[in-house]
Amino acid sequence: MAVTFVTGNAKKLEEVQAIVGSAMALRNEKVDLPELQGEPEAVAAEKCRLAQARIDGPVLVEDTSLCFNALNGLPGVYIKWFLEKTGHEGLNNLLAAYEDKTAYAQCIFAYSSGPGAEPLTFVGQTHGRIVPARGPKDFGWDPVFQPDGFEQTYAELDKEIKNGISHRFKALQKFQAYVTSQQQQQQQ
Ligand SMILES: O=c1nc[nH]c2c1ncn2[C@H]1C[C@H](O)[C@@H](COP(=O)(O)OP(=O)(O)OP(=O)(O)O)O1
Ligand SMILES: [Mg+2]
Repeated sequence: MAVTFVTGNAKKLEEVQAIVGSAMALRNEKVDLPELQGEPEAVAAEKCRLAQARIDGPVLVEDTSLCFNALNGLPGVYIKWFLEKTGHEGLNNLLAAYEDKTAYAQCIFAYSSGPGAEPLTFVGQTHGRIVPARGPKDFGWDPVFQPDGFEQTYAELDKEIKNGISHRFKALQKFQAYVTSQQQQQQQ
């Protein structure tokens, strides 16, 4: 049965489709779901419950954080609003008072197999640091995040490279491994 991936973000959808390819039947529902405050896994799980209330059948949602180590993980799940209000330069300025510019990108997929099922979460992290914006500005904070081991920002990297090392890729690998194990159990 197809899994409905609920997101209001076209760029996320593009990446999820590129990473998953034909390995999994995904359909998309474009809804910008309300998001709670709190710890990232709880935010993703609640987003999943809200999506499940609208959709019959298995649902998948995803919540992305950008976490600055000097700020003990903030802006974290609030990155969308920080980015919107302060821009790329503001994100750099937030760290001006600190030597430590390291950060990690975190993606949490939350999956529910149907109405009433408790959401399961799958976490992926990619570590790097915050730099002045470089590269195309068509996807969120990609221009200010430079992953460890690369001289380019996420925005400057080829899509295939980003999709092979990203927080989203790592979380989806865990989710896909779970789906495969469930399918194998059903066949036995
Ligand atoms: O790989 C990424 N590279 C750069 N920026 C990114 C990435 N992934 C999410 N983003 C941005 C979008 C939003 O400003 C915030 C996450 O917020 P988040 O609530 O998860 O996304 P959203 O509201 O755009 O879509 P959704 O409808 O799935 O909630 O970081
Ligand atoms: Mg959102």
